[in-house]
Amino acid sequence: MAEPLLAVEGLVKRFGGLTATDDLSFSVAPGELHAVIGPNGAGKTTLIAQLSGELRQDSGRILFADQDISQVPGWKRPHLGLARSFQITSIFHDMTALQNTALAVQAHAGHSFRFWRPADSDPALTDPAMEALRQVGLEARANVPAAALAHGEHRQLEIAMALATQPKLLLLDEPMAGMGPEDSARMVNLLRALRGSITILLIEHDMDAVFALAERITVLVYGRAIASGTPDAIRADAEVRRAYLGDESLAV
Ligand SMILES: Nc1ncnc2c1ncn2[C@@H]1O[C@H](COP(=O)(O)OP(=O)(O)OP(=O)(O)O)[C@@H](O)[C@H]1O
Repeated sequence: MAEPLLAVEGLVKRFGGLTATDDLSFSVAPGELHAVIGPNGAGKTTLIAQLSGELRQDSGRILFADQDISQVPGWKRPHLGLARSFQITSIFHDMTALQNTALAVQAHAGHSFRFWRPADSDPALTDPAMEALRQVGLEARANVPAAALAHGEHRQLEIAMALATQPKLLLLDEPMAGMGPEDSARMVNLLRALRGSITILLIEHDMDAVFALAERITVLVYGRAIASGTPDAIRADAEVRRAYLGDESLAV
C-alpha cells in the first residue's frame, strides 16, 4: 500500500471505567473511500471526535499527511487539510447556498481576504465555491437561500462547504442519517462521484451504502478493530459475521 494519508496507532480513550477506543490501529490510503462500521456503542463517534481533535486520546498516535497530529488542537486540524462535515458546519439559513460556501472558502483562507468585500462578489471566493457546489450537484441551486433547500440538499451543502476548504481528508459522520431512500440514493451517487478525487473516511449505519461505496472497511467492536479489508473480505470474515450475528444487512 502507498504511504497512508491517515494512520491511527494504538489509540486509547477511556471514559471512567469504560474503554471506548481500545488500542485501535488502522490506516487510510490516499484517495481511498474507507468506511468504519460497528454495532451501536462500538466507538465510532468517539473515534471521529479524536480524529477531529474534539476529544484528546489517552494514549496512542494519529499520523496525518506525514505529521503526528495527536497533540494538535482541533481548530488547527482543518488548516492541515482534515475537514469534518456535519456537526461543526453551521449553515446560515438566510444566506444562499453560494454565499454559505463562499464564506467557508473565506474562513479557510483567513486573513488573505478583505472582510468588507461581500463574499459573494469576489471571484476568488465564488469560483471555488461554485466548483464545490458543482461537485455536490447543487450548482443550479446556488442562489437559493439555505432555508429553502430540502433536507437532503442541506447535507449536500454541508459537504460542499467542507470541500470548499480543499481538504486532503474528508471525515463524514453518518451523512445518510435521517434520510429517506431517495435522498440516500442521491448521497450515495454524490459520494461515488467524489470517490477517487478526495480521500474520505465514512462512518455510516446504512450497510447497503457502505458496501456499495467503500473500497476498504474497518469494523469496530468495543473500540477495537476486529477487521480491516475490502468489502468482500469483510463480508467473508468469520469474526465480523459473529459480531453482526442476526444482522441481515451483511448478507448483501
Ligand atoms: N462522553 C462520554 N462519557 C462517557 N461515556 C461515553 C461518552 N461518549 C461515549 N461514551 C461511551 O463510549 C462508548 C462508545 O460510544 P460511541 O458513541 O463512540 O459509539 P458509536 O459506535 O458511535 O455508537 P452509535 O453507533 O450508537 O452512534 C459507548 O459505550 C458510550 O456509551
